[in-house]
Amino acid sequence: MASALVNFWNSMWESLLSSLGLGGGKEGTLLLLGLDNAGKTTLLHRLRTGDVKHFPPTDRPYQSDKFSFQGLTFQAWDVGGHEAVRHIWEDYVCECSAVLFLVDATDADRMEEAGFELDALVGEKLVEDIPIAILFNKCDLPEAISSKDICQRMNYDELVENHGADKISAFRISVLRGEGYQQAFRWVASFL
Ligand SMILES: Nc1nc2c(ncn2[C@@H]2O[C@H](COP(=O)(O)OP(=O)(O)OP(=O)(O)O)[C@@H](O)[C@H]2O)c(=O)[nH]1
Ligand SMILES: [Mg+2]
Repeated sequence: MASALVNFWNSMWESLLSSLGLGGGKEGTLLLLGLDNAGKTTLLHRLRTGDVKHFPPTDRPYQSDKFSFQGLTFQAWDVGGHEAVRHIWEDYVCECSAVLFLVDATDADRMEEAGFELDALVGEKLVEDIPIAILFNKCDLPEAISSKDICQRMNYDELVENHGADKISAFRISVLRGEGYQQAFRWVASFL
């Protein structure tokens, strides 16, 4: 009797998730990109464990185990964002289902650089059919700047033009507070 009830609730949950475009056994591989200090490793750890902790800068590619988030199953690559390792980003794009490109929303001075690096990747056509969710992170901090301002600094309109408006979208998030990336995952899920 108890297991029938559990099965009933599980199937209700699954249908709710799939009505939202989530769940249904969908799987994907994520590639976390962005400049150093954007919050990639912190996000991946939060997605896998629900916790936030401090990490040293990522100096070699890391592939996570499979983990579930919002009824979806993912594996993720975190390859590091320091200038010295950015040249390897393109080696990791072909196998991924979506790119999560993190931007530090408080680091106005480096947004142009972030936009440049993403545009270089888009220009290579390696990510042609891959959805790119740009995550403006650290929006918990008062110095986080407006999305309009970030978009201007990153030259977002050109990214949209080059990659296609249907395959690129931006979200304001705070990994620290656990806010905003849920919408990004809903959007990514619609491509899986
Ligand atoms: N305030 C705030 N700080 C954050 C947030 N997310 C990450 N951080 C901090 O930003 C710093 C860099 O985070 P990491 O996850 O190591 O950044 P990364 O993108 O992996 O950096 P690299 O490995 O060098 O490419 C750390 O001090 C984090 O605690 C957030 O949402 N809010
Ligand atoms: Mg890192």
